[in-house]
Amino acid sequence: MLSDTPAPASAARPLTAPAARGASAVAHPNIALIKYWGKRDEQLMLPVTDSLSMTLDVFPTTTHVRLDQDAAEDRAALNGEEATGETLRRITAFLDLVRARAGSSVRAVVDTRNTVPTGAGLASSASGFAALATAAAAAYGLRLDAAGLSRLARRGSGSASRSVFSSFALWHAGTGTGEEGDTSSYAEPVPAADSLDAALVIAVVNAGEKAVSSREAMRRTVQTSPLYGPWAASSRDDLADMRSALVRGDLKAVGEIAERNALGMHATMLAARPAVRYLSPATVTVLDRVLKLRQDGVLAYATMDAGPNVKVLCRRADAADVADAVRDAAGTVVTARPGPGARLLAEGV
Ligand SMILES: Nc1ncnc2c1ncn2[C@@H]1O[C@H](COP(=O)(O)OP(=O)(O)OP(=O)(O)O)[C@@H](O)[C@H]1O
Ligand SMILES: C[C@@](O)(CCOP(=O)(O)OP(=O)(O)O)CC(=O)O
Repeated sequence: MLSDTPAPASAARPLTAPAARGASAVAHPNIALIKYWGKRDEQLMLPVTDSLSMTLDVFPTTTHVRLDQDAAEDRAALNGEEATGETLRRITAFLDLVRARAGSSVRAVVDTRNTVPTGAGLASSASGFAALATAAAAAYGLRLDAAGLSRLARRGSGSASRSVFSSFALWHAGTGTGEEGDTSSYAEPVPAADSLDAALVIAVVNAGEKAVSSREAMRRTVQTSPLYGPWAASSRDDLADMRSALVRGDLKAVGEIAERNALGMHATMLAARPAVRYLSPATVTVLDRVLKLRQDGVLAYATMDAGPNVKVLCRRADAADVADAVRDAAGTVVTARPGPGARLLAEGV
């Protein structure tokens, strides 16, 4: 089982354990309050900026990895359907990394189930690769502390590095290149005052799969958007302000910083060539409702990822009112609270 506290490194302990026949794990999506948008190394999955998120207590992904000594290729099913194309390629590339570290050539059968809509800007790749990293590491007998698991999950999807941890997590961009970059880029828990008592009201305006993946959109933004550099620079200040607002339990400041950071990220992609636009008319309707809530004295702030869906940060005590205010603009409204980190469910099965 994983805890938020990294296990102490033990020189005497071997790096690998005997491979289990299989393992299953669960992980939850996380929503960034300071966004990750842009890589400085695509192969090692090193980001340009630090990011900070809240892991949710809703929408778990459950993943089972079974080693198959007789198989010539990896196979995977996502939500009961055989994975193909880019999804299978990402899973296989990830398993290749795990195998290389474990010194194994055995293929695997992966069964993964999301309860969050897949590829809709609701962090399915975060819960998906955090669960896969946890299950695959156990199945192949890799012994990893929490930071090591976060580094591994990062290689599947950057945002997955943060879903290893409960509640609020900071993913360090890291420094340098090669091994130094790889080692220095991982997530860890960050403190937040209990008095913050935050909730995220998730307005699902469209659960459909996006046309442009986060990976492609951020690549295009870094390469072509004149606004990218200024946003990345301001994001560094946002992060410092966010950390101190969390510790103070200052929900107003947390919300203001999160909202400006997210709107800035969307501005960078609107200025990309060609532009990437995830926000839809329904998104804007929800943003108007959030503004109205604030005018009425409710602390409510919006953040959006690579999709049209809006997550409204508010106090837990106000969550029901916030949900009521956005319900008619969204198909589904789900209220989330800070949730658990990734964890192993079973080993050897
Ligand atoms: N459970 C899973 N296991 C493995 N891969 C997954 C899983 N869920 C999603 N993915 C992969 O992640 C892709 C979606 O990633 P993408 O980052 O574009 O969207 P998202 O994570 O839903 O949204 P966002 O990045 O904005 O939060 C899917 O098309 C699929 O390839
Ligand atoms: C907008 C975001 O949700 C982008 C997440 O991007 P991904 O982590 O899905 O991208 P890859 O690393 O290429 O897999 C912001 C965030 O979660 O910080």
